[in-house]
Amino acid sequence: MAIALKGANFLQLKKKSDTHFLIRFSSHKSTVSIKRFTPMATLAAAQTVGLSQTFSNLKIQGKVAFIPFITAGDPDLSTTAEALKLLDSCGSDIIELGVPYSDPLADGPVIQAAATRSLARGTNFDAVLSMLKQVVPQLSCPIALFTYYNPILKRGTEKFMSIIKDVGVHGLVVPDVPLEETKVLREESIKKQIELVLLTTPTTPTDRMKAIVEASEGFVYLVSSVGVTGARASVSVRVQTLLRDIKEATTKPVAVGFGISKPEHVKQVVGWGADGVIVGSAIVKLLGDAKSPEEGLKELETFTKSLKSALV
Ligand SMILES: O=P(O)(O)OC[C@@H](O)[C@@H](O)c1c[nH]c2ccccc12
Repeated sequence: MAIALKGANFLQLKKKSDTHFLIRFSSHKSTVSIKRFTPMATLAAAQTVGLSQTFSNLKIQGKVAFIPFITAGDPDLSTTAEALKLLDSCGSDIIELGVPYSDPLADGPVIQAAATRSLARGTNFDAVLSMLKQVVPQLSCPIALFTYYNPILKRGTEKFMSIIKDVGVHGLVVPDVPLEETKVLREESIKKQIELVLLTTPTTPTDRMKAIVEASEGFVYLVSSVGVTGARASVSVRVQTLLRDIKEATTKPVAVGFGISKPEHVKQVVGWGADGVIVGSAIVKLLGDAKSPEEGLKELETFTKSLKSALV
């Protein structure tokens, strides 16, 4: 039996046959998982579990998922690569990575500005994927790619899903695809075992919410408030009843996003029964406002740890 150390926290055991076992131990998550995989599968695919498995593992430990969002390429792709590794090492359970887009209609000023800066630097989809191909094998948490629908349509759904699967992406969130148009997207994502996360909002009618949670893979994204993304002074108390209604309709995990920007917001949403907490604009602002990438990464570490500490 051959034993090889694959990266900081993976051990690969190769039996005589072609069966490989990958033992992954993760210090900050104090978990060990053993994955059986064939050499043809990329190590990345064997290394990390997907979104729904992540939530199942957390549920067993009685923990809530911490899910940060950052915009790829802001301030630049090498800083994004470092930010992904830092967010992972600070205990993120899933990372949402936004592909910058010229018309981010669901985004508030902070993420819009980040996308504009990133595009102005020349960030494009291929460059984001090349970065991910390098970084994903070094991560212990799964990536959920965040993109508007147009870049998918431009490449063709089948090709898009293949491309993102090849770099080891586990999940996909497409905020502007209406439920009626998700059929093709869902078919292709299921074929490629990419978990397509759908979103429900405070104004989604109950029947439509039920259809959304039924179709959503990985987790259900509960948008906490109407409007666009952006840090808010407080999280709407309506989230409590929205969570209750959704949890009556499904056993799938529900993560809450929009406006969450302080440890007290995190505690509040956890207290209302969320399975995951998503923080985007507050993190994107911090990286975008920093005087240098190094400073931004330092502030990111401090801020992430303050939010993560609110989850215990
Ligand atoms: O930025 P906020 O308010 O913390 O919300 C999370 C949000 O950034 C992230 O999930 C996201 C980024 N772009 C989006 C567009 C639609 C819905 C959600 C998003």
